[in-house]
Amino acid sequence: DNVSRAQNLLHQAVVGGAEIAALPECFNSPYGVSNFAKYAEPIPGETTEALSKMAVSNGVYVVGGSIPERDQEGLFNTTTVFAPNGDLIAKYRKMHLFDIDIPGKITFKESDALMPGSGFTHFTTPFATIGLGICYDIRFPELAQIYAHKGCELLIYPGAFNMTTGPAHWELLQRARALDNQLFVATVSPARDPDASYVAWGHSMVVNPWGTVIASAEADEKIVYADLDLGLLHDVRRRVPVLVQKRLDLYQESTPRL
Ligand SMILES: NC(=O)CC(=O)C(=O)O
Repeated sequence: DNVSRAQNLLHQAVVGGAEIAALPECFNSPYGVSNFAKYAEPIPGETTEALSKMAVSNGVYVVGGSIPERDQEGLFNTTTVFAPNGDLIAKYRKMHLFDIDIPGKITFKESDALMPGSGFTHFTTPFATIGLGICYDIRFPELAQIYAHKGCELLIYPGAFNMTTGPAHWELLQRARALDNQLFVATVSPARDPDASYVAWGHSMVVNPWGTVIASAEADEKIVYADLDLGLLHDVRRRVPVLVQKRLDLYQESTPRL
């Protein structure tokens, strides 16, 4: 049901002018530790075959949100990207697993079911060079900075924040990553289902390199469109040249004191 819903919405997005279309985190299954094993698929598998066909039949790049992936090592939360000819051109496994405990609000331990990925993944399209993260990954500025240093102009994070962290941090983190790195940031969330065991915040969004939200959904299902003006990215980088002013010679990796 979810895959055919994604098929229809993706087609609508392309009719509306999209050339790169992205789906939400865990778009083919409910997001929850007890669901991952039940819904996990190999790659290639049923869902990724459908994503490849969606790319071909619509002639677009498809960033396939994420799905629970099963391979010999275990389960992962994985994004796949398909080119308009249907080829798998990128695969990214969520690197930072969502393990948090806010008593009375939200306790979630993704690592009870999933393994973390350890590979950075970016890819180039005729429109932009794009880096991938998934949801909780957006909290880690280093990941975004590494992609910026690799030449990414857009970061896409399929993500499902929740009713506690969503209102507090979702937009703030996107604007922060966009501003830190002077690039576009897009997030793609499932719409809110108040009856689900994990209630997603929704609010898929696109932020520009100046830190401005240029397109946004609310809680309900919606296709969010944005034009990426790379001229703005270069302009912001020229006028506020923090990327070349960084004192990389002085910043040393250190272990946080907790
Ligand atoms: N679901 C996530 O991976 C992350 C999240 O909800 C948060 O960081 O808050």
